[in-house]
Amino acid sequence: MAVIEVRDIHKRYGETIAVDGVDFDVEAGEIFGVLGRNGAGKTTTVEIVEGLRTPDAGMVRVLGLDPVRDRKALRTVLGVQLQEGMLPDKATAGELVRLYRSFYADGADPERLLGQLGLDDKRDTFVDELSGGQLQRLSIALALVGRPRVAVLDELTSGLDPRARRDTWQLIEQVRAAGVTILLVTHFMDEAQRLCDRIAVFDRGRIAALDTPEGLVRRTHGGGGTSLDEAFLAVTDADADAHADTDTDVDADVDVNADVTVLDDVLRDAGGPDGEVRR
Ligand SMILES: Nc1ncnc2c1ncn2[C@@H]1O[C@H](COP(=O)(O)OP(=O)(O)OP(=O)(O)O)[C@@H](O)[C@H]1O
Repeated sequence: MAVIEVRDIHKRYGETIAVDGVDFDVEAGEIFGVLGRNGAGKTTTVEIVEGLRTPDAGMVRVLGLDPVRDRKALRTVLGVQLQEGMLPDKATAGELVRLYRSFYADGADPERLLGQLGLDDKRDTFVDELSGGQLQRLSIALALVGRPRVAVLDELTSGLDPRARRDTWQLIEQVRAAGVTILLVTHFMDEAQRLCDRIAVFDRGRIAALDTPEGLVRRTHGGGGTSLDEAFLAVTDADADAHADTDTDVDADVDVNADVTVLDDVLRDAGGPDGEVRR
């Protein structure tokens, strides 16, 4: 059974269609990347998975739990990286990690986790005195301190310096090695390439392509693609062309057949066979 099942979810805000029929499965122990341009529907989708937003239609299960109906049970198995501004200013980093740890029966050692995230010397520092990167690392610590079975990490390494990014990637690899399933929203291609087993590229509320990083690169430029950056641009540009009211010239660099078939690929690849998962 997939750890995360997402079936044909839809969400609109007034006239804005944020999510327009999204389907995917995340398998146990997988790092599943969610990529896409600004406003593509990534955050809405992952917040529906977390139970923070309710879909207008469709179905989500996390370890068989309904994120809205089974919210309490889900909290004990799901770790969520909170966004900036969601933490109390006048609590210290150490207090918060220990507090979150106390919510779980079998959590991680708070001191060790603070050390792994390079926050040992910040344990007595108030939230409003932490730098942006330190706050980011604290939010990762809070997502992981309950030793969750599933973690949703949104903008994992935004604002981190290069050393902290690499340390964080290593930590995430250790977390995955411990069997945790991870849904990772990112704008960074190097991060997606390094960490993700499969990637869903979102565009206009839909999944425009779903494949391994290698598979996405391979399908670019008729098989001659060399980077995930290129693949991302080709997939999202192709989808934009498919939505355009008037005919537009396809970028000469992009394989035309790949463009024409991209939506078919999406339908075929969504929830694709386990064999696609890179190990
Ligand atoms: N609470 C809201 N009320 C109204 N519109 C919203 C709300 N949240 C998101 N939207 C709209 O829904 C669409 C999808 O937004 P969403 O935040 O899911 O995108 P995203 O892919 O996470 O973008 P980004 O990369 O910029 O974070 C956007 O057009 C956005 O303006």
